[in-house]
Amino acid sequence: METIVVIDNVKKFFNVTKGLFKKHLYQIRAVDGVSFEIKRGETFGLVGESGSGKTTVARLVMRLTDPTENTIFFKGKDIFKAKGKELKDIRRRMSMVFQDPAASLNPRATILDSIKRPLEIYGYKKSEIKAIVEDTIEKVALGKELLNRYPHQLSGGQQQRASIARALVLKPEFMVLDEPTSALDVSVQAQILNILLEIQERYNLTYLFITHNLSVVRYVSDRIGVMYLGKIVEIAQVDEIYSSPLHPYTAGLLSSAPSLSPRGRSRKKLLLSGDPPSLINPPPGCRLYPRCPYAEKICREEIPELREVKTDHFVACHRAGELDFSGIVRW
Ligand SMILES: Nc1ncnc2c1ncn2[C@@H]1O[C@H](COP(=O)(O)OP(=O)(O)OP(=O)(O)O)[C@@H](O)[C@H]1O
Repeated sequence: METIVVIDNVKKFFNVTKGLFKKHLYQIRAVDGVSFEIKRGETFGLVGESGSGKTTVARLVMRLTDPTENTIFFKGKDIFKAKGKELKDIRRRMSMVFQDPAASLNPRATILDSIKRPLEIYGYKKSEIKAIVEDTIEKVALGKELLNRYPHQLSGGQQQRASIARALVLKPEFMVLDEPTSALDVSVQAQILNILLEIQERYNLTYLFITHNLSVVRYVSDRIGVMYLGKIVEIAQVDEIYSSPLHPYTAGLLSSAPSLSPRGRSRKKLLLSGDPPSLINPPPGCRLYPRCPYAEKICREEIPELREVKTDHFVACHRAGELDFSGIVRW
């Protein structure tokens, strides 16, 4: 399968400054050497706790912010070097759906105006715009009668369908979905996820799906990357991650999530002690070291590289392969 996105050791640090003269206070290492690839037609789920750097990765992939070091390729092209026509072409092939649909739709524009705006920017004719909009709202199950309303007149689910329609009108190849269902009622979440899966199949879309919700990411993803404090600690196929996690952080995350099955509830839990350390002065060596019950001397001293421990299963842990998490809660 063709690789469509390559994230190559990307780093993004934020400098926090103070006062008129912008005195440098400290640096936040929000994304600290993240690498992964996304193949055409797949859904790559990026999961991690709040503050692990997921949204910053999404913004980098969409070129909404520049990296501090290294780069990202879209269909072989360096997105941060692209200019003019090449950049415009890349931009129309990618789109993003945000967590909060109300904030991402213009409150002063009707739903129709918001959905057709990208088509106007790209110079489509009026007659073409009408046909594309009609076709797109049908795909996302958004009633025609809603087109002349304003965002505040729609429910959260309707607003998110409008945002998806807007993200879809230019027929992108790749979409970044940043917590697209987290702001919605549980009853509406499944509808939105199913719409996303339907349009993915119809248009052979590739997704980067970002969430902290372990059930959602399992439902939609083909492969999953687990982020912890600005780094990816584990990447594998979805079933592999849930049945045989190899990183203590992933095992802890799965174990701490509430389980619906009695079998899951009765299992042993893996508890990571304490809170995540700060991104300002991350610990040397493995970032999980201060919380990890399996840590050894090497974990304190050397940063573990992401390495292929089993076929297509990558783990950044010095002890990966030695540790067995088969007794812990899984769903
Ligand atoms: N513009 C910014 N300036 C300073 N720090 C920032 C900026 N954007 C993000 N950060 C910091 O970078 C870290 C990673 O943030 P990010 O939003 O990427 O995490 P996240 O995993 O998406 O979390 P959440 O789910 O809460 O959005 C956080 O510590 C955050 O405070």
